[in-house]
Amino acid sequence: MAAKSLGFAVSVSHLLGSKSPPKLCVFTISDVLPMGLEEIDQAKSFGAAGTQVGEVVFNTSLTGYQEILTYPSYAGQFVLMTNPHIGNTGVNLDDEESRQCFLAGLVIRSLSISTSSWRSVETLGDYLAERNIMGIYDVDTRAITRRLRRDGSLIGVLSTDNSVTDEELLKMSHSWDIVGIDLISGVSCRAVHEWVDKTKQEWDFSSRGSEEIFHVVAYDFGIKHNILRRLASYGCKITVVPSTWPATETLKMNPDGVLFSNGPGDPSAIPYAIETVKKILGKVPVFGICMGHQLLGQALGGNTFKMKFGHHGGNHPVRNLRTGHVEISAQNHNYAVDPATLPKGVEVTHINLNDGSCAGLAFPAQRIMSLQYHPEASPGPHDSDYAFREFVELMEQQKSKKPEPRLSTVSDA
Ligand SMILES: NC(=O)CC[C@H](N)C(=O)O
Repeated sequence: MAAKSLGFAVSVSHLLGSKSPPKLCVFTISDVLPMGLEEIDQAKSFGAAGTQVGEVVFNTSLTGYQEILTYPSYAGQFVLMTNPHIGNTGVNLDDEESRQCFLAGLVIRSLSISTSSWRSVETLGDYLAERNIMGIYDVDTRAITRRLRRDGSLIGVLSTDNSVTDEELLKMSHSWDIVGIDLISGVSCRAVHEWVDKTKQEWDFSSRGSEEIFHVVAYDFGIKHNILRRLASYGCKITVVPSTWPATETLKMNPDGVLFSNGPGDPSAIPYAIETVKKILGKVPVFGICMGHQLLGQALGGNTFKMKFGHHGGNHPVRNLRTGHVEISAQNHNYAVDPATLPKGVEVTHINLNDGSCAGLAFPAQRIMSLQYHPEASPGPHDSDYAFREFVELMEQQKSKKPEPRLSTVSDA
């Protein structure tokens, strides 16, 4: 079959703060006929100027754009918000999920002309410009979403640079891919550190009190701060380690449990992390979230695969197969674990009700649990927050089995 390509060429009519308007934005996908040119012809740039390439994903969250912008798993991706009205609550000091924005850019329909929130300290446009993140607005996001749903994930190029030609942008899009690339090394912390912040009291519905009872080593593949806060609120002393931290060093710390975090990109592109997970499995209770869940699936001998357009949003229904309850979950992933490839004894605990895909796993014999979605970010009064309590229970069970440390006696001398 002949290779096909599509370009969305867009004249950008205004770039805020720039005298000469930039010429071009291009979205390309590896498929069929040009469409939608006139629909995004009037797109305007905000935030930073420049040229960026990345995978385009649509996010169906109604709000939470600041958490999305600082969610490291979006590295290498343009996030297109399906909610048409973005920017209306500005940006505040509390909703950051990591130290910076890692995404390729933001694509929206309508940029709010005013900000209305008592927490807001600046506008979305200023925030993005300071962090060197590009955005476009007045885009027909609905048309692009329909296209993504029909044809599957696409690569986009966005540019405010007049000197770059359409052909160059198109070439750029064809020479870039998210598959097989280690994006985690770009977002993980560089050094081991302790995490102490808990969820603020006014937001907390179900913490365990202030005592630190468990020591958890958290692998940072692009971890969100609210995962760490929830663990701390459940009584965990947390040591955050970089993605390449050796399993032997982790086991030497004698933790009560290990968390494998969320993170960007293709789980098969980081074999070193899969090896680390393999060495830790079965030795201490473990909890995987998103990328962590996918790495666990692979370490257990299963396969992951790339979905057509993934799940990105704060409103994904998941059924907890153990209780029968439906949870409304926050998700962001393009890859999924294929449960048919997992060994006997591994239980699928949750399924995504939109497409039946695996949303949670457990291997009780080895005290392993994992979720494809974010328990710390479920909408409503902590719908999925019980997952942290279950992890703590796994650690409690293990701890009660651990022999008490032997007190030294005279005969040891
Ligand atoms: N949220 C995440 O950790 C994302 C997991 C993985 N990078 C994916 O896209 O499937």
